[in-house]
Amino acid sequence: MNERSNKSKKDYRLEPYPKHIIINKIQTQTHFGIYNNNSIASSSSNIANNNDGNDKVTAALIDYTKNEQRNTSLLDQNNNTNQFKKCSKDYFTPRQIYLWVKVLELIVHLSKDLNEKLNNDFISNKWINHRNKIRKGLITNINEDEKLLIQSYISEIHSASFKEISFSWELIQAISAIIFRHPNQVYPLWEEIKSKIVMNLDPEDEKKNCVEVIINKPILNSTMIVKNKLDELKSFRAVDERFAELWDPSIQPPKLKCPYDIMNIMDDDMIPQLEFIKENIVHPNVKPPNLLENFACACADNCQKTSVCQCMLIDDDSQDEGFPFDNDRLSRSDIGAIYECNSRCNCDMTCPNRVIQRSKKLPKKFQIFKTKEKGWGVRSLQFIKEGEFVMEHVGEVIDARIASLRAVCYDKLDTMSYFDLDYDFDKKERRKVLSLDSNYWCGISRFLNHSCNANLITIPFFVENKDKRWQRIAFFAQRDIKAFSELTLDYKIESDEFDCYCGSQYCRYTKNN
Ligand SMILES: C[S@@+](CC[C@H](N)C(=O)[O-])C[C@H]1O[C@@H](n2cnc3c(N)ncnc32)[C@H](O)[C@@H]1O
Repeated sequence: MNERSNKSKKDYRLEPYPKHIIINKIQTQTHFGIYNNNSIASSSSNIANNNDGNDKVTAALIDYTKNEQRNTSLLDQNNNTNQFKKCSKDYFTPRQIYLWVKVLELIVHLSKDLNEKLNNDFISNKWINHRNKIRKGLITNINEDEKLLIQSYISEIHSASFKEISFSWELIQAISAIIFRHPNQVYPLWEEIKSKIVMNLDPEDEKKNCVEVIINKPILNSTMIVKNKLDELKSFRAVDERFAELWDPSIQPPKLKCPYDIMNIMDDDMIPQLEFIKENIVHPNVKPPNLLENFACACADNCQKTSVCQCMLIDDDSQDEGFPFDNDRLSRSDIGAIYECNSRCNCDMTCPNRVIQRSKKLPKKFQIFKTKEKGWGVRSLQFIKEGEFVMEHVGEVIDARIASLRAVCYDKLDTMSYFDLDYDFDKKERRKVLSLDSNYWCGISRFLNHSCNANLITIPFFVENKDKRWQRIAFFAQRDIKAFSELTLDYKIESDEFDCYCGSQYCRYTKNN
């Protein structure tokens, strides 16, 4: 293995995602094929609740399969009614966090000064302590300090250059995120403050005021800018409606379907509200790659000569050793990256250099299950042979700027699931690196736990472009994986602080347990 691939492999990891925040009792999905305590108990009386041992799990799975035809859904339908109301202030669902983070992005987009202030407050001990007090239930009502803080934000926005956004919903929603409260608690305060402020909020007048404010500013003294600003404002009003669910308990978040089996014989927890995707989605502010710069092969023989195919001869040190696949399976583990043939190549889908693309069309059967000590995990419901492609890690593609902005929020809420796409990047190029944010938009890989003896390896890959910023992430089987085994990655966490429950005899962190 050369130095470069060694280094980049070391950097690959899923950021730790503390279980106490993601495991909550809120469930809005209507799942097909959910296993839970009750359903398992009713179908299999001999299964103990507190054991993740393979035998019992296998028995449960067999029982479930027998019952599958009889039950279309094992989830009690009543669980789906007005989930938002059940939301406890101690838990922030991934969907809420996602919406707040979006709101924060909007605010930052509108005001650089406010961005700095928000960042400062987020990282101040004062607010961390404050958040902890709220979580522990030591603060139940909004206090005077909080009122002052909110007022100071509002006056700050007043003096900012774009006065027309002074009283946006986004601001108030962001404030609720800042103080780590459920937005429902902040809403009455906002109403109270709004009633005391002398400002005409009539939409028509507001529009007129906006125009005046902008025209008076020398820096914005062009009709074009005024027009753009007003257009922007219009789109932010539309955003208000999208975020209304943060405020109004009568507004239901969309019913999200989890496309995977779920099994929980440990407790009553439901999986968090997430939106499952199959392909990466790209943040609107991130410029997509230039596909025209891509290159393709002109092989006439469907790429049978792997030593000739242009796609397989990409300049990557680790590929010196030749084509990385044998019978659609990885032939070695020291691969830097995989460059598959693409839509501009001469070959078809049977080409030997389209392993990931072919495998993605025939996804394997997985299950999200509750482990004893690691929160949720993923198991394979089928045997997987060494070297087979297992899954792609997908999420929302964000750039370094958005990642650091969101990190402020995720960090303080103790929730973080980023995967840096930094294969082949030097430290000094760090700012160019994109990340996959799978805190909300995600695939099942978001639930992969760490093991010091992991059965999956991570390999970056490219299909429609060879732009290293736009690398994608594939997980392959490192060895044969028996059906019903948990799928695991090595997070390569360098800190000694990690409380690892991988249970492996090779555990590097056992001293913590
Ligand atoms: C990417 S998430 C994996 C899914 C997670 N278990 C869940 O319930 O959402 C990573 C988090 O899972 C937990 N975790 C993963 N592997 C673990 C391990 N070997 N020991 C203890 N906790 C682990 C940690 O809380 C970590 O922050």
